[in-house]
Amino acid sequence: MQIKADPLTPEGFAPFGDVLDATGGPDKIINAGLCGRYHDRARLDFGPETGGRAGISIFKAEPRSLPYLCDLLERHPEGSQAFIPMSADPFLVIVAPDDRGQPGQPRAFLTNGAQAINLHRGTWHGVLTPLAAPGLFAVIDRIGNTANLEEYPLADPFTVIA
Ligand SMILES: NC(=O)N[C@@H](O)C(=O)O
Ligand code: NI
Repeated sequence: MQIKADPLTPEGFAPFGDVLDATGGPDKIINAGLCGRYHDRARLDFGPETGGRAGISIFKAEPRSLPYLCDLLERHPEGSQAFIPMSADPFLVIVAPDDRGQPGQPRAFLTNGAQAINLHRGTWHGVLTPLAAPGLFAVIDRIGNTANLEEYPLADPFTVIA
């Protein structure tokens, strides 16, 4: 199967998570009028009920290229996961709805180089997929003493095309 990657939009990504960017007007003007604050734009969840807490990590991921073969999806049942690029390069985002405990029809999105994403708790997704070096991302997700990871190897891997 082939899947075409669509441009990432808040509306298209809404079933899966939040898009973080500085498009449109800021919610607040701060710092003596010299800074726009795009306030509280992501639904974060770190599973405090099971002892989770927020953490910030840095990922340095190998860049991939399109066409991209996806053979695994995963989800984090106990927390959200945000990927904030530390370079202005587009990256590939693969997500899927849940279909009775398994991934449903996958979707692929390309960011525009000025967007970050926050995957909602439990959203099926492909692993971080940069498309250019250095593949540096700040990642905000759950820190805890459970695995918080459910992996689903795909019996029918699919290819993402531009
Ligand atoms: N395993 C890990 O920390 N990263 C994955 O969850 C990922 O989505 O890249
Ligand atoms: Ni993940």
